[in-house]
Amino acid sequence: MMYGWIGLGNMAQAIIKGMLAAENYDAKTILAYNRSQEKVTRFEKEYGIVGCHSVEELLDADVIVLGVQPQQLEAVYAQIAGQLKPHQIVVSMAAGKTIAQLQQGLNHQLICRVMPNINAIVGASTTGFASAPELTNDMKQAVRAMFEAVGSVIEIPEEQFDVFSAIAGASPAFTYLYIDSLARAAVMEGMDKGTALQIAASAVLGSAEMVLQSNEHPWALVDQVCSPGGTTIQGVTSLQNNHFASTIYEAVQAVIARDRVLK
Ligand SMILES: NC(=O)C1=CN([C@@H]2O[C@H](COP(=O)(O)OP(=O)(O)OC[C@H]3O[C@@H](n4cnc5c(N)ncnc54)[C@H](OP(=O)(O)O)[C@@H]3O)[C@@H](O)[C@H]2O)C=CC1
Ligand SMILES: O=C(O)[C@@H]1CCC=N1
Repeated sequence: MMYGWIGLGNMAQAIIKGMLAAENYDAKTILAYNRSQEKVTRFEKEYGIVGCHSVEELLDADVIVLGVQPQQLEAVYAQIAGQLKPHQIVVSMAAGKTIAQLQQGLNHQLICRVMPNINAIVGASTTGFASAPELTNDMKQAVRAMFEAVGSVIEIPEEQFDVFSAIAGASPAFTYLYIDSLARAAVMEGMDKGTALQIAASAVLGSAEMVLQSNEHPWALVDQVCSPGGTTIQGVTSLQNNHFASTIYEAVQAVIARDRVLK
């Protein structure tokens, strides 16, 4: 199977790197084109993939992945619409853009929509997946496998893509901020930043494992940490008084609102 990439940005790089690290993919089956040619040359050198100097050079690929920004999709439609063969699968990572819009823009039926996240760089993306009903199970599996190379894949109804995009696509940025805030608070108390970041990130990783593995409600876990008359309850109460939960709800709503604008 041949895989063509249009747009070699942060996400494309993470996923191509992951595909190659998984050792299920031969670099010579990955064809890559980018608007600015420096990236094509860099990808050729770093990953041994096949660089393309025009989009036409990858139009025979079985799977074509669009790694451009949502606002850049119209230009890609103009470049490839009308040149796709009926059996080719087109995968879009673009926030907001629906399968129906992609089908219309490309005049093509076999469309998948994915929402990975930047943790793909370390093989830990949580990727949302939806596909047009015309795709066979084998076609869906071929696309899922690319993203399974960089983490887990969850098939979700397309109507939930905006919510998924907020709590899985964008939320790594929120979590990085949370980790950094913990670390900075430790710096205020005299700990060095590097040590504080290691500690905070490791505690967040362990807490995520607890939520995933314990089968307990997060609030039950909170109660297990809060000793009676102890220290943690003071911090939890401070967070509640400072609208921690509603601040997160508003951030998620803001992402969803922008996703809907990008449609
Ligand atoms: N970043 C993230 O965490 C996530 C991003 N996404 C989605 O993934 C997509 C890519 O995001 P990201 O990698 O961050 O974006 P980047 O801006 O890093 O990459 C976009 C790339 O597309 C190239 N490009 C633009 N127009 C064209 C064109 N017409 N033909 C060929 N190449 C083109 C750009 O080239 P040039 O070098 O010339 O600018 C650039 O390299 C977006 O749609 C985003 O919504 C999804 C989940 C997470
Ligand atoms: O900020 C964005 O639009 C993209 C989509 C999800 C994460 N990054």
